[in-house]
Amino acid sequence: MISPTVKSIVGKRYYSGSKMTIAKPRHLINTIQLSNQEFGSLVDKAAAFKKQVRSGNPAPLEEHKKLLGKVVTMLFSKRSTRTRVSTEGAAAYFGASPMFLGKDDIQLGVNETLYDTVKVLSSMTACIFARVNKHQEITDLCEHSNVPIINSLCDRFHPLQAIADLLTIKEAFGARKGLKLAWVGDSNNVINDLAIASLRSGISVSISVPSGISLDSEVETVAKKLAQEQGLSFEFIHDPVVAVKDANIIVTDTWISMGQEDEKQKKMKQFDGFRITKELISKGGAADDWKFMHCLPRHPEEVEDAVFYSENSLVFEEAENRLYAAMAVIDSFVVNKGDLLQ
Ligand SMILES: NC(=O)OP(=O)(O)O
Repeated sequence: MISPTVKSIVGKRYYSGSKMTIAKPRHLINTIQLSNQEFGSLVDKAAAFKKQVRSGNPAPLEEHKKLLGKVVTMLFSKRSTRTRVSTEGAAAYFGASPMFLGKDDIQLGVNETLYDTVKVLSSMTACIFARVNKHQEITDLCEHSNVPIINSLCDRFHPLQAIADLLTIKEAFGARKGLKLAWVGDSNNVINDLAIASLRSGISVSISVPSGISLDSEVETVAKKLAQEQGLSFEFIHDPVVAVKDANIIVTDTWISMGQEDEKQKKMKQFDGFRITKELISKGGAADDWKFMHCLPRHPEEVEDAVFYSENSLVFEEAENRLYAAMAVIDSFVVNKGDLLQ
């Protein structure tokens, strides 16, 4: 047994005097906190995992032992298909046991505070993938957790989706320069990270949302700075036809995010003209080789079947790439303890 009076390092935990101190981990909050190089490294790592998994050859046994005997927690206060399944798959790859904690499974929010919950979870598990309502919940978790918090969607960001999306774009267009991404839809968590991730990857961005809707101010500031630094174009406008002009990648998402179901009637009117159709793409004058992306789940009001199920659609590759994004994130933030360039 280690004497509590002896200062000694045990993994990341060390004793100093009578109190045990734990080194603070690095968390994945959004793509703003990453450098261009770090973001690119996550995408490259996701691509390497995909190549390995798709090869059909077993990975070296060492890969499957990296988190053997550990638990990857999923603290989810909202529904999920892709994020849940990809995280469970990625945890299994590294030999960890995934533990899904939905909003009705634990004491959080009924009998127990977020602070007490994260203290307990982070004392027993290797990391916490957290899907929450407010961004503040992510920052609170990060402040009090002794293990990496992986933002698995909050009202402002969705970084795991952005990693999968940039992998999908890279697969479709290779290292081609001069690409333009057009977003036609709501101003939400998905485009916030996708805009930053695209600019970090050398892609110009045009965001089109109905008038009266604004862009997250921090995202707007960072996006403008990134565009200027790299000689890229970035615009936030209210005309979908203009946004689509010369676009190589056309992206949308639901108009009614989880929790906004009561606003459906109002939103349907507000988003008139924002449905992605072949007519809109042709009228706007998208690039000949345009591709369509959507993080899913999809609703028919935001995109017609003729686009969603077309040969130009990358939606199912994009969904599969969530698995490799989760693998890259676990490897970088948990196995390699936040050294993203390793
Ligand atoms: N795209 C996405 O996050 O899907 P889920 O909500 O199903 O996890």
